[in-house]
Amino acid sequence: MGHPPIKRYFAAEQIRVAEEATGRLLADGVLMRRAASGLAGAVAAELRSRHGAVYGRAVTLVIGSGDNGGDALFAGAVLRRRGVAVSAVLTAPDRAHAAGLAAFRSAGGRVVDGVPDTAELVVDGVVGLRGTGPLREAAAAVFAQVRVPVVAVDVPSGVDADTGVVHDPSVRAEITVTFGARRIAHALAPAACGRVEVVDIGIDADGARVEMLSDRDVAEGWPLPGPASTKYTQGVVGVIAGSDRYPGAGILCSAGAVAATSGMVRYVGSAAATVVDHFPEVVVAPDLDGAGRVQAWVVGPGAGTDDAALELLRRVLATDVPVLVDADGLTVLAHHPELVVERHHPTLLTPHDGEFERLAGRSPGHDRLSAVRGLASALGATVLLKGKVTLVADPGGEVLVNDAGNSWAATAGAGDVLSGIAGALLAAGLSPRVAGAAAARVHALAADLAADGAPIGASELARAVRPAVRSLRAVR
Ligand SMILES: NC(=O)C1=CN([C@@H]2O[C@H](COP(=O)(O)OP(=O)(O)OC[C@H]3O[C@@H](n4cnc5c(N)ncnc54)[C@H](O)[C@@H]3O)[C@@H](O)[C@H]2O)[C@@H](O)CC1
Ligand SMILES: Nc1ncnc2c1ncn2[C@@H]1O[C@H](COP(=O)(O)OP(=O)(O)O)[C@@H](O)[C@H]1O
Ligand SMILES: [K+]
Repeated sequence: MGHPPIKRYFAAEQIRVAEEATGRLLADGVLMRRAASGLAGAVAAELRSRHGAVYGRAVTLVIGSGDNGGDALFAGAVLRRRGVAVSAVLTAPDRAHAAGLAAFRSAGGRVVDGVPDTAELVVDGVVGLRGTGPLREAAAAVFAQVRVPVVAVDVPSGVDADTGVVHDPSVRAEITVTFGARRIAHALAPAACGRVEVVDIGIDADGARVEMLSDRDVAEGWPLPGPASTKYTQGVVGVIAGSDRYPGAGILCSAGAVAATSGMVRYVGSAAATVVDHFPEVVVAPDLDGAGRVQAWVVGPGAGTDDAALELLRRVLATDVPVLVDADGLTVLAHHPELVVERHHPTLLTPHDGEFERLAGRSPGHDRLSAVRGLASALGATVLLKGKVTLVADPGGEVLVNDAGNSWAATAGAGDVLSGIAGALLAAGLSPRVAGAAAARVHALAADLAADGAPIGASELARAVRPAVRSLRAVR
């Protein structure tokens, strides 16, 4: 059996093109009937899993003015015929989908003024692909009263399909049922979307530029030693991190690099003695001249922002191996963007929001996808924007997304570990985008394993990198 391929996320326009390519299926409403039938199936499955039955349960639809509401109304008709008590609140009564409303009514569906207390599940059919801005007043007033799980049709209303911006107010769904292919919001706004189910309606969307690696993709791409491997063939990563003032950054960054792959880690900097104390396998040098060859550099964590740091950054970026710049390195770079703009070798920048602002001159704001793409394009480098949802954008606009799924990594020094992991992957030959996304996945999993329900420090996170890789490799 094949494994689920890389997940692809499409813009509303790409979905529209795919729908239109079906010609009559769209015009005759076949696509909508398929969507509605899949939606009804998902709602029924949810009722069964929560209440042990479909027949006799109670569902309320909240309906807006477009086809999103049409999907919900046709689904309501199907559910009604399966013995569900279905009611509908029309937030724009004059503009509700006419055919859907007729089908709903003739199946015995009731139009009501508000969500009844008896409702066990609410279906959000307010707005879908064409939604803009927050939930408008009528729908917002309805959802303010909802205390039961919500199944969103296509996207939770108030969440922008193409950017994943979660407006206030907006719907927070337990499940989002979508049609034909995933929308970008499903990757960027996981908390609002809940579990995403894709119903096959017979369309073929094409040209996704936002993707997410599956666990299997990460495991299969992870560099492992083979019979012909030596420490060199697997990639030597050079770490320039830490200082007398911040020796910890050198240790944590090295820890990530040592744990991630089995090649070799070189360390350059004034924390050399401390780093060797922690990791005898790291080969250290006090300066770049004595460092030896590497297949990738990580530069920046705790490395300072003075003239010497600038000079070091300049020399590293002048090499032809992949370079990851993080933390202090990014602060220095913010004053000398030409160092990356004029570089023509793989480069990965890993800012958090503050560093992003220094580099871009503005904070990432709510539309993080556009922000990270803009910076990657402006600098001609791959940019990994950190957060619970990490975005890794290439200059051309292709983006890999990673949802950490937990927030235990929000702790000092966790970023140093991330850059060590990603640097080791760069040295092993992964592209900056894949190295960044795969590192983010393992990092988030390591945080979860290390935490096991209680807060952690970055050292524990680093110690869990191996168990994280192991557990991904166990995925079948
Ligand atoms: N065209 C088709 O045959 C298919 C369409 N599908 C459904 O159709 C949806 C798209 O339908 P539409 O193009 O009619 O657009 P929507 O239903 O997304 O939006 C309709 C109207 O909602 C209003 N609106 C926008 N933002 C709003 C907000 N924040 N609060 C309240 N109202 C707002 C706008 O005036 C807009 O015209 C998809 O999301 C999907 O659910 C599916 O049935 C698959 C097939
Ligand atoms: N709320 C969060 N949920 C999940 N992961 C987070 C969260 N906040 C930060 N992270 C992750 O933790 C790491 C923090 O890195 P960074 O901000 O550079 O910290 P430091 O500089 O202290 O090492 C990044 O990998 C980031 O993606
Ligand atoms: K919706």
